[in-house]
Amino acid sequence: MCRNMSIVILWKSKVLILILVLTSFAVQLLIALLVLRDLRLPQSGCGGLGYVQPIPVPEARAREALAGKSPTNRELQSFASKSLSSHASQLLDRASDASRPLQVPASDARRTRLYEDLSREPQRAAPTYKGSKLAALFEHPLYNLPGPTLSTDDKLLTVNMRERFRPKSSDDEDWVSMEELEYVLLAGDSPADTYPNWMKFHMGINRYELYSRHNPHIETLLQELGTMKIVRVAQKHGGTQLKLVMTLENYGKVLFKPMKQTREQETSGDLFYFSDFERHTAEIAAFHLDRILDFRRIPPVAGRLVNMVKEIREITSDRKLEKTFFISPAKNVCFYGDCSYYCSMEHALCGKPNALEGSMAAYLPDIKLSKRLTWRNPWRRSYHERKKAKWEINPDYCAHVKKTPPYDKGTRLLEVIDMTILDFLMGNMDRHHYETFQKFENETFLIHLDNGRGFGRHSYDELSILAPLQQCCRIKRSTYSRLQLLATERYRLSDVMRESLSRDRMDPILIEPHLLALDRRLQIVLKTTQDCIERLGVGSVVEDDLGDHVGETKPCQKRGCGAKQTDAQLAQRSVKLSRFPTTYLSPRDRPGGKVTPYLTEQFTARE
Ligand SMILES: Nc1ncnc2c1ncn2[C@@H]1O[C@H](COP(=O)(O)OP(=O)(O)OP(=O)(O)O)[C@@H](O)[C@H]1O
Ligand SMILES: [Mn+2]
Repeated sequence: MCRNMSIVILWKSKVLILILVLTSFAVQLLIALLVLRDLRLPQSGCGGLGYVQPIPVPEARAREALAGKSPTNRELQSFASKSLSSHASQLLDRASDASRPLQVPASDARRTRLYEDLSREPQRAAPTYKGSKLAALFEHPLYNLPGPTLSTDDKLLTVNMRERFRPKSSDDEDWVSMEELEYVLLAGDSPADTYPNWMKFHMGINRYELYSRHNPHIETLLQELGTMKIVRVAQKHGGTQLKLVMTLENYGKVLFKPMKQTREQETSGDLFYFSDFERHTAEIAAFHLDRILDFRRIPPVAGRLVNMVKEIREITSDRKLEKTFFISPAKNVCFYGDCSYYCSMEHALCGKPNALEGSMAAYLPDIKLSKRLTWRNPWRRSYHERKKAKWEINPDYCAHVKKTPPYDKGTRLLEVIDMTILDFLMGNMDRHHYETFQKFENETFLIHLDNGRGFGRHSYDELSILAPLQQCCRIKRSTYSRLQLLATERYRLSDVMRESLSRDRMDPILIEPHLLALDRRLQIVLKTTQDCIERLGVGSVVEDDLGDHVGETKPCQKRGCGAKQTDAQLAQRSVKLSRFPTTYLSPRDRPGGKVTPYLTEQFTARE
């Protein structure tokens, strides 16, 4: 009986084991089939789920990271602030964007961290290209158009090769030969090699540009602005806010604008443009933006951390300035200077404890050497909280401007439109005047000085800045083409700006929302231009300053001509740029030869 019982139990347990084995086998088979189905779905492209693209692994990881699933990102989250989360969501966008280079501003360690995590992912999609977007931009044919041949009349300064430099003191008069209005050179056998960089910059200024593309001296000059010993400091009078004129040890002069706001502070919408602070970062960023737009109409500007005691107070001979120095309750060195706005104890500029950040702008040649004309901007604002300017009331304002010298001839109106685009991109409403070099009369570019009120608001686009483009519906073809290029992924404006600014010692210069606002505003400029073209036709909107195509042999007389190979090269690089028929070219007025002021009181020579 007992034996029978044990045989039954043995059989029962054997059957149980068999059932268990079979069940586990069936479960495994089911799992395998499900996995197989998941893998096939995206390729099949059919069925409800089939249309949903799988999240690429890096992006999935980024999402996981944001959800705080990995230990690394929990660690990141513990630092998390609102701005980090917006950074992170931008990163998320970038992670799915295969064509972006892996460039990380060194200063943002947290961002770098997350980026490193993503870049370690083995299945990360390979970028469609490697290297620098900025370098690629500057190699593009649109940035390599042969320039005009320069005659003596096209150069701002003539240099007396025989004279030698004998610095007695660092006063302007000692390094400028007054009678001949020429530069006196540094001692040396081969003068060109011995010029300081600021002098090379001055000597390169011509009718068409402040400096040439690919000019190696500009990079060196920027380095010097950021590092070279400061030997002399004084206040710069004129203008509204405090700024200093500094002299470097190679006698180069610099306009220093001190930091007044942190990078994160966004200008309040309740503040009028004329009460806004000037931002040193805007001066730096404006130089980079102007160069990226290929205008080259802003003198080089670099960021610098200045020792307020050793590099300002101890070396200044300006007693008024020296007297305004004090030590704050927080034991920081402060000063407020002497000017018409914000020069008071309440608006003092304080260091940490004595280091003060600021922008260093290379000076233009002394006005004794090259006079400048200051012109009122026809689209200037009223600078009054209740008054409106004429252009705001009269919808036909541009027709009036077009009839008024110097806007009735040559390229002056188009130059104003270029300036408008620069200002709209950076949100600068403070362009009341612009300057030109007197020597070049009316046929020249506009110098874009004083950009400190740009980059104030990143969350708002001030459309009224675009009024000249909207009202006149005119743009240079070279400008329009470059704007289109900067709107493509390969040369995206925010990316090339980020990269260009990353070379500055004070990087990051602009916080991310300001960079992204550039892309948004660029779309608005393009849309405004396209609306004009739809309404009026390409021929009356786009001025073909790129010249004829193949076959042009005459020496260039005008800015930007000689661009024969452009369209062919553009096609080669498969960049979608609008092509314009060359037959619509309107006959352009040639320079009249004489300066024709807008209204006599509207320009004054800078003395
Ligand atoms: N890089 C430069 N080289 C030579 N002169 C310059 C330079 N930058 C500015 N200036 C001169 O200094 C003057 C004042 O500079 P800027 O306009 O930047 O100061 P500001 O205080 O903002 O003036 P405002 O209050 O009138 O706007 C300018 O009108 C210009 O003539
Ligand atoms: Mn100003």
